Parts: sequence; C-alpha cells; structure tokens
Amino acid sequence: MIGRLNHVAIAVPDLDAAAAQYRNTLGANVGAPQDEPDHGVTVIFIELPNTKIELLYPLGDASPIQGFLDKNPAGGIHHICYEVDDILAARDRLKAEGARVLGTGEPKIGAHGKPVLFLHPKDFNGCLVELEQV
Ligand SMILES: C[C@@H](C(=O)O)C(=O)SCCNC(=O)CCNC(=O)[C@H](O)C(C)(C)COP(=O)(O)OP(=O)(O)OC[C@H]1O[C@@H](n2cnc3c(N)ncnc32)[C@H](O)[C@@H]1OP(=O)(O)O
Ligand SMILES: [Co+2]
Repeated sequence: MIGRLNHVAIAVPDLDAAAAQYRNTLGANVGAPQDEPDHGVTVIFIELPNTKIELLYPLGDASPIQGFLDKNPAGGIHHICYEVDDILAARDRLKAEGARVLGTGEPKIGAHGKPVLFLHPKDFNGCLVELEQV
C-alpha cells in the first residue's frame, strides 16, 4: 500500500540556522520558508536526489510540534511521510487494522497541495507517520 518515501521531517529550534546549515555546510538545495497555518507549522523543503527533508518550525499558539520541541529542545526527527495512491482507501484499511488516524480523520491539504493524514506514533514503533496521496 505505501510507496515512495516523500520526506523526512525534522523539527528545529531555529529555522534560519537550520536552513543555513543545510545550504552552506551540507551543500543542499534549500527552498524558501512556507507558512502552513492549517498545520501550525512553517516549513522549508530541502530537495535531495532521492527524497526531501522538511524542516519544521512552530507557527501560531497551538502548533502540533510545540510539545515535541519542548521535549526535544535541540530538535529531532519528527515524522516520515510515505506516498499512497488512494488516501481514503489507505485510511480505511489502517482504521480497520486498529491504527489511530489523528485529527478529524479526514485528509487535509498538505504542503505540496495534496491530501495528507497522520498516524499516531505509538501505533508505529514510536514514529509519527504522514501519508500523502500523490
Ligand atoms: C505541512 C505538512 C506536510 O508535510 O504536508 C506537515 O508535515 S505538518 C507537521 C505537523 N503536524 C502534525 O504533526 C500533525 C499530527 N500530529 C499530532 O497530532 C500530534 O503532534 C501528536 C502526534 C498527536 C502528538 O501530540 P502531542 O505532542 O500534543 O501529544 P503528547 O505529548 O500527548 O504525545 C503523546 C506521546 O507521543 C509522543 N510523541 C509526540 N510527538 C511525537 C513524534 N513526532 N514522534 C514520536 N513520538 C511523538 C510523545 O512523546 C508522547 O509519548 P510519551 O507518552 O511516551 O511521553
Ligand atoms: Co510532513
């Protein structure tokens, strides 16, 4: 059911510093910051030859990544995003298997303009999983 790895997301305490480090120290192709108010984050995508890295920084008062950054003040890997062909079919199969779909259970439009859903990290070996329909 899952396909390619779309991105690995890293929550960071300083977005400008992280972007500069990836651009200047690691020599990566770093994009511009994008505010995602529906998701409570500002993101920067880094294009690698085989996948993307998503730098995440909290946006607004109720960011879903604030608790994670409070627990991990230096930052850390926050989620991985797998591609799926049919997000509603994927959701229904996961729910039937007992996995917790976060939020309302309905897909939201993600940073690439495509539908996304999140699965509870405690149901996936401590790893928050995002699904993106491509
Ligand atoms: C723009 C879009 C895109 O790419 O298109 C994005 O990615 S938006 C990316 C941002 N959006 C999201 O993350 C949306 C989905 N996330 C959420 O709904 C939330 O962040 C939760 C995953 C439910 C966690 O919420 P919160 O931190 O308030 O809950 P909590 O403190 O009660 O955490 C419950 C337990 O899960 C752990 N926990 C929390 N966040 C975690 C993470 N990212 N990875 C692994 N474990 C995590 C906590 O340490 C705790 O474990 P213990 O109990 O053992 O201490
Ligand atoms: Co993401």
